Amino acid sequence: MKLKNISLKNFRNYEQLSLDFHPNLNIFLGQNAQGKTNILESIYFLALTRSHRTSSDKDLLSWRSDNMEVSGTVEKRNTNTPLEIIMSKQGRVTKVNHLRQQKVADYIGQMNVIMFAPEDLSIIKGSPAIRRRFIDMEIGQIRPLYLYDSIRYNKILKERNAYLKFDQANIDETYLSVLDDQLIEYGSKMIEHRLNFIKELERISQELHSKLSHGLENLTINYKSSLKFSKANPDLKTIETDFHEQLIALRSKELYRHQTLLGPHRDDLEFFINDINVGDFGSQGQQRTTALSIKLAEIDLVFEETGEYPILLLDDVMSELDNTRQLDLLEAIIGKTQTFVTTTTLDHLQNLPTNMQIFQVENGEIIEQN
Ligand SMILES: Nc1ncnc2c1ncn2[C@@H]1O[C@H](COP(=O)(O)OP(=O)(O)OP(=O)(O)O)[C@@H](O)[C@H]1O
Repeated sequence: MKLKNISLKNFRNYEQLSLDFHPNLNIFLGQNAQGKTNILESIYFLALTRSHRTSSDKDLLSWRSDNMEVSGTVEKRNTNTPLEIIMSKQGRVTKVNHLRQQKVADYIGQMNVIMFAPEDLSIIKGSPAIRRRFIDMEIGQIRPLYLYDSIRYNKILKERNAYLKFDQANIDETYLSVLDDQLIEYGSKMIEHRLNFIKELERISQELHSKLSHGLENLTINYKSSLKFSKANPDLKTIETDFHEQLIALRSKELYRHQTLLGPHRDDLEFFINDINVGDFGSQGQQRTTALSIKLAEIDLVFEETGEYPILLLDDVMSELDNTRQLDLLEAIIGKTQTFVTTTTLDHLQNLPTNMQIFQVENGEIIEQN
């Protein structure tokens, strides 16, 4: 999978920009705060309709404008697909092949990207919400069904939480049980997808982590659910039954707390190295290697699920990877897939292939290409 070109209008500090990309390696070179990351962010946004570093779309709009456009052409199996996202005061429009998509789930999945950024460490060390966002973004881009289920789940969750805010005396048990059924239906499907995804992610990242740690460390990943499963590897039916039983048991507590206390919106991930929790007790190095193993594993996972390698976005990570086996591993991957790199210096990139395009970035413009 390759991104052939991109056009930006009023995206962050780019008023207007059109670039054609190299099929293998593209490097954005420049001083700090010139707009290198903004270009990677626009590619991520074009793929997933969200930023990797902000949950507010408004941050992406140029300060000087109230409408913005990102468009590009992705090439997959010799077919070119134009993608477009237009944001204005009226809202957001997404287009595939110039046709407007009614649902975001119909848009996402056309282009797969994996971003490596300094913020990756927060998947290990940050809050559960960051890990949930990580799982949602990653499963969403390879399994459209997951997106449909999670959008429906979030809608029901919002409705149910609003209903639980009512005075207890005004709660209609029949209506609440209708909301329960929908919450359980979509929530269970989400959990089933997540368990399945985590199992696959663990399988691949375990092998990579072992290589990165010279065989010394065994990485395991646990899906820490707010539900207690009655079976070790629960199927959808078991998840639904467990969800239902435990939701009923929590009824009075939920009415008292006025919120939904069970479901995928309360779940989390845990990472262990040789049975020690990496987030709580791992060294800096172990946390970094774990984050890297997971990200690298995603590349293979996307390939296994879609038959295409994702586009790699490496934001300011080359210097961190320097002089280690990690760089070797990354170099092996860079040969397989189209890669975009930001950097302030070319020093760390001497071993990379010469077959590439360098874009010199200065103050929201590309001042040189070679
Ligand atoms: N919404 C926005 N509108 C206009 N300019 C913005 C907006 N958001 C950020 N900027 C500008 O973009 C620049 C930062 O760009 P970016 O994050 O891409 O930096 P960078 O080149 O990757 O730098 P570093 O090497 O420090 O990571 C800053 O000058 C900032 O003021």
